[in-house]
Amino acid sequence: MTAPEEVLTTVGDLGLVPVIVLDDADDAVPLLTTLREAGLPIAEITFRTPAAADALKAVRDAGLTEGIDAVQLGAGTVTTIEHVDSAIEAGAKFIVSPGFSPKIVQHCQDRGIVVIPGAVTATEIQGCLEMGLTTLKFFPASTSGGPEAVKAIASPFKSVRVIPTGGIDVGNVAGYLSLPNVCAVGGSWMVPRSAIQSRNFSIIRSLTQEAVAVIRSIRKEAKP
Ligand SMILES: O=C(O)C(=O)C[C@H](O)[C@H](O)COP(=O)(O)O
Repeated sequence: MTAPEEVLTTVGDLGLVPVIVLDDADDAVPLLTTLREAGLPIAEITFRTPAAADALKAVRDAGLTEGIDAVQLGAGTVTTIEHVDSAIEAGAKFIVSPGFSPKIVQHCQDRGIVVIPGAVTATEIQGCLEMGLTTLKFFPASTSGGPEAVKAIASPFKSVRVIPTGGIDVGNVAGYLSLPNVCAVGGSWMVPRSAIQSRNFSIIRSLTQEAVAVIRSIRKEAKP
């Protein structure tokens, strides 16, 4: 059993959450094995496709979520209560929503699963704080003001840590990750849908290794 705080610790330690769209649930195990081998044992499998629940189950049933090198398994694009229940039943340990729905947050809290809702405005952030949440997804990051906007929310919301997502890639990740109120970033650049569809796991491996190396070097530079 994964303790809720363990999920957020892993997210913060890794600094990157890959946002995954799977058209075929059979691709989940080779994909997450590749991510783990490339140094990124975490995944947000999105409910953008009907394959999501089967993909989560396949990963759990393959044992990838157990042991010393366990993958932290999450569900993304969760926009309904049914998604939450289906994700939990399939083995997800955290839930990510593109926006803030008090109904979904409450349901996740009732069910004891970590929830990371999307929030960009001061009003949305306050709503999340009122529900006891301090780790939020800042989505869509690039079109909501980018690093400048993330910086601007730091002063009024001292306890909040965000995971900017949307429009982030290896070229602009440093602008986000070097901010003190950013605990990690999310993105799909290392898991392109087309590469998954063509089962080109070697390109995914190199993109992921590159992303992991970039994040480590940003973190190293940020340390005094
Ligand atoms: O599906 C969701 O729940 C979302 O919130 C959207 C995704 O996180 C972003 O679309 C990823 O952004 P890109 O890295 O620009 O592809």
